[in-house]
Amino acid sequence: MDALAFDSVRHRFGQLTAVDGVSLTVSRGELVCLLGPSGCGKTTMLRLAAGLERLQQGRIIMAGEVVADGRVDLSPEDRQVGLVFQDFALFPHLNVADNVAFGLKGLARDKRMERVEEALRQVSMESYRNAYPHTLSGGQQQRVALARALAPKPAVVLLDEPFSGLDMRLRNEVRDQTLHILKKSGAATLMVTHDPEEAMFMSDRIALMNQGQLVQTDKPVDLYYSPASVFAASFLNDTNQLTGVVRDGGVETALGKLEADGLADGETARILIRPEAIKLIPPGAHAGSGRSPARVVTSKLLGRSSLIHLSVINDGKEALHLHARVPGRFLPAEGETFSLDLDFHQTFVFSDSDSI
Ligand SMILES: Nc1ncnc2c1ncn2[C@@H]1O[C@H](COP(=O)(O)OP(=O)(O)OP(=O)(O)O)[C@@H](O)[C@H]1O
Repeated sequence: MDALAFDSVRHRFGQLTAVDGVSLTVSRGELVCLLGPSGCGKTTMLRLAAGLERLQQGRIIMAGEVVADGRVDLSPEDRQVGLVFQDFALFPHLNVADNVAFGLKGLARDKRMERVEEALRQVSMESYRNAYPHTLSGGQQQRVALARALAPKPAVVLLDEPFSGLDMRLRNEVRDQTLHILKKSGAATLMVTHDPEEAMFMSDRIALMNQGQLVQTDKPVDLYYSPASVFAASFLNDTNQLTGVVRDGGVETALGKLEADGLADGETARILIRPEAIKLIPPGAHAGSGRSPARVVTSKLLGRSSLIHLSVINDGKEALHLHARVPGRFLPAEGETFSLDLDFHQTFVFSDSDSI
């Protein structure tokens, strides 16, 4: 059974449709990220699930129970949800244990203390039970917020950009801990993020949103390698973008002819090539490929990879500027030439009319 289900949910703020007919499920133990650009409706989805926003249209179901539809609208306390906000929202006048105990009001004192200890153990914060939030680091505050969300053993955990208040180094560490804690808890998790890498790090599935609509819901690997649209391909990572006209089922580019399945002859194609799809072949190693050579404009080490700016030469003229990404340190000098090969698993051809 799905722990959380949105069924044809629509939500407007005045004239603006913030959520436009979204259906999405999250199963027990599954972590789904709502990913998308600023203003696409992610937080509204989360607030609707939490009961912080009154549902206007559609249905929300949790563990088989309708929590919101045209008739029912359970309050946040009556839904089995744990919430973690961007700013953690800890009570500054309560110590760690009392913050975690906050959502456990219905329980007897002994049981409540037991749950608090259990939740603090889950996030490895038991030795901080008497500390006040302002004495904790950002990462520790985040763990307390997570313990507070998990203490009532909710069926569903909702997180809204939970790492965005942390600096980058700490963010990576806290993300990792949070992932393992959530997976161990067995709760269904829906997390909002606008960061594709974070979504790929955390998710079992990613629900990609744009302009209030769910545009693709898939495992990270499928979303990355089989994006269904220009938007999906370009939101997940950088791309080189070119256009061409379809002829005989293919489109001729400075990098050779690419297949254009499903596109009609004469149609304009949008071609998206991930920088890591471009392979640089040294002169002589790929004799007779017939591909246009490319000249190195500049190379930059980015840490885990190198980015090479290339100018593709066609008919003796510099025709196209491309970025290639190569793992590790690879820094060819300006003016060196290579011929280019493409990894077709990371090269996507769409109709130009497909932009959402
Ligand atoms: N209470 C509100 N009143 C009016 N408009 C709102 C309200 N809340 C959100 N909106 C608008 O609804 C749209 C969706 O907002 P939402 O916060 O859900 O997007 P988001 O994807 O979470 O964006 P962000 O990442 O910037 O928070 C936006 O255009 C936003 O300005």
